[in-house]
Amino acid sequence: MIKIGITGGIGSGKTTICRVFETLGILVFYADTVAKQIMVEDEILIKGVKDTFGHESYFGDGTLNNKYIANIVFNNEAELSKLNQLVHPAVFRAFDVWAANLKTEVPYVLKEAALLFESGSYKMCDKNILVTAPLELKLNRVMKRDQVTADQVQARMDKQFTDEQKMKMADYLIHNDESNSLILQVLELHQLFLNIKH
Ligand SMILES: CC(C)(COP(=O)(O)OP(=O)(O)OC[C@H]1O[C@@H](n2cnc3c(N)ncnc32)[C@H](O)[C@@H]1O)[C@@H](O)C(=O)NCCC(=O)NCCS
Ligand SMILES: Nc1ncnc2c1ncn2[C@@H]1O[C@H](COP(=O)(O)OP(=O)(O)OP(=O)(O)O)[C@@H](O)[C@H]1O
Repeated sequence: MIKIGITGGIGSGKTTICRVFETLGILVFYADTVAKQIMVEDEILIKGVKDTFGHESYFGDGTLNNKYIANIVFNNEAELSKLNQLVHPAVFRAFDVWAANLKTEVPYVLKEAALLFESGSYKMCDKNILVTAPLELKLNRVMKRDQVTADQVQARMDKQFTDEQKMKMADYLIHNDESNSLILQVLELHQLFLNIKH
């Protein structure tokens, strides 16, 4: 089974694109979603987060106080690095377990991760896709989706590799600028992946 990584800067549309792959029957591991899940389920990680960022990291009912943590880490490089070091290894392990336990025979799977290149997890994939979109479009999408300011989105962008850096590491590109057809780009890659020799 071939493992394909898919990434892109905040608001590039990687999740939207993965949903298209899913309509073709392709299984997707959503690393960002799994990260959030692990952060409320893995007792060792929960303790690590509380010890590092304080008990306010969680609400009384055990849910994650995203805004509190985001406010700390996206304004301080060292704090972000601590969070990444706590969360990323646990996500890597979860992907391995997920891939090893797939019940059906599939030609390829996707691993969707915002920080595929930054975290080094692209090395665990056979090929990697980068989703790109113009800066203004990414900003506007996220401001609308998450009801946040341009500065808040920019703070996260600043913590990610630039598209220029990521392009050098990617095998394939999808341009999600709303003028190139997404469906056609996805279908083209899908055919290509089906034909990669196992
Ligand atoms: C900081 C947290 C609590 C903020 O939660 P929030 O609901 O506001 O954001 P969400 O998780 O939906 O992420 C939205 C986008 O922010 C960006 N982002 C998230 N984490 C990071 C990070 N560590 N570095 C840079 N950008 C990030 C990504 O583009 C991501 O797609 C959360 O993002 C988190 O726990 N991050 C650490 C885990 C992580 O690195 N996840 C991403 C890759 S596995
Ligand atoms: N081609 C498109 N046409 C219209 N809207 C789009 C398109 N692509 C993405 N969007 C919208 O832009 C927003 C961001 O897309 P999406 O959540 O897929 O991005 P992402 O790269 O996964 O972002 P993040 O890094 O924040 O998780 C969503 O609200 C989505 O519906």
